[in-house]
Amino acid sequence: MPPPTPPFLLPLLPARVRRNYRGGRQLDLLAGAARPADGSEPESWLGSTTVALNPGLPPQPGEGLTRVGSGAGTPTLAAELQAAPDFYLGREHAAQLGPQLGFLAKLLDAAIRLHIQVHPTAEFARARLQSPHGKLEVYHILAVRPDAAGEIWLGFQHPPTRAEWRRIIEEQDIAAMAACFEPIRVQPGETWIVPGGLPHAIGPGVLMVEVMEPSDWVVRCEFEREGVVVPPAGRFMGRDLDFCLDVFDYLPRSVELVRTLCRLQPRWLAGDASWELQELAGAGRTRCFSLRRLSARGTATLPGDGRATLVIPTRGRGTVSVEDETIAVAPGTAAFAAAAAPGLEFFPDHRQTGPTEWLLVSPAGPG
Ligand SMILES: O=P(O)(O)OC[C@H]1O[C@@H](O)[C@@H](O)[C@@H](O)[C@@H]1O
Repeated sequence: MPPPTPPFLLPLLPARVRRNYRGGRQLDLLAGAARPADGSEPESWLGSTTVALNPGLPPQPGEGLTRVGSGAGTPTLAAELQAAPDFYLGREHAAQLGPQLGFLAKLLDAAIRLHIQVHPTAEFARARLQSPHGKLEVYHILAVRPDAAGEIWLGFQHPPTRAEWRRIIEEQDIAAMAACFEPIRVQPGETWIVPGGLPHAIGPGVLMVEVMEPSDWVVRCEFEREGVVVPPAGRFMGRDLDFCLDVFDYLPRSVELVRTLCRLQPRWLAGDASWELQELAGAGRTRCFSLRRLSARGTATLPGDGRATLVIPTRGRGTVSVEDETIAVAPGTAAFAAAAAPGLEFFPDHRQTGPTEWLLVSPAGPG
C-alpha cells in the first residue's frame, strides 16, 4: 500500500510567548478568553518553527513553537514539516533550509511602549554571529487602541555618536536615549519594514502581524520599561556592549526619510471584480519571505505556486479549502497550506457581511 498522503491543510494552534513588555489583551479577546487582560505574554506566534529565546526567564522547553490542532493530539508544526518536508515546503526549500519555515510570523499586542532595541542584519549575523539569519522584520498594523496615538520609533532621527550611545546605554540615560528618536505615526492597514541595524521601539496600543527572519537576535539597550526589567542575560545576545554597538546604524534618518524607506506600498498582483491580491513585502526587500494580502467580497481562488503558505485571517471569518479539505479560520488563528497544494480557495462565512481579509506569508524560496 502506498503511504497515506498527509493533509494539504493544517489548522494551527498559535503559541503565546513571554516577552519583556506587557500586552496581550487583544489576543485574549480574539481567543475568546473569559477575562481578557494585559500580561507577560503579549505575543502569539502563529507560524513558528523557531524556539523563543527568553534568557533570564525560567526555561519553557519548546516555547514559541506553533502546534497543529487535529484530533490526534497537537504535534508541533516543525514535527509535521519534518515528517514530509518536500510535500509541505517544496523540494528545493527543504533541500536548502531543511524542515524550517524560513520565517517567523506572530501577532504582537503591545500595552506599553516596548524597550528600544535593534536587530542584526543577515550580513552581520553571518559574519559575526555564525548564524544564517538576522532579524529583519515587517509590521502589518491591524489596530491601534482608542487611548493610544499609534506610533513607532524607527531609526535615529538625532543620532548619537558611537561613544555617546555607549554612555547612554551604560548609564541608562533614558531621556537622552529617547531624544535620539521622533515618533512616527502608523495606521491600521499600513505595512512597515524594519531592516537590521535600525534601532526601534513599538509604541503602546499597537496590534500588528509581524513577519520576520526566523531568529530571535536582539540587542536590548533599554533595560527597564514600566517596571518590566530585561534580565542581564537578555540584553546583549550573549556578547558585550562593544560588540553590540557594531549592530547599530548611526546614520541620521528624518521621519520623512524613514517613511520613504520603510513604509511599504502595496503592489497589485491579481484579482477580479470580487477579490484582490496585493504584495505587501516581497523579494525586493527580504530574501526570507513574501507577505501578500487577499481582500475578498466573496469567494477567491488562488492557484498553487509550489510554495508553502501561512494563512492569517485579519478581517472576518471564513474557510480555506484545498480540494476536499476545508478548515475554518478566524482572526487570532491561522492555517498552513502545503507547497504541494494545487490551489487555495477562500470562502467567507455565511454570516459574514463585509469583506474578508487574509494575509498570506510564504517562504521566499531557496536562493
Ligand atoms: O520583549 P522582547 O523579547 O525584547 O521583544 C519584543 C519584541 O520586539 C519587537 O520589536 C519585535 O522584535 C518582536 O519580534 C519582539 O518579540
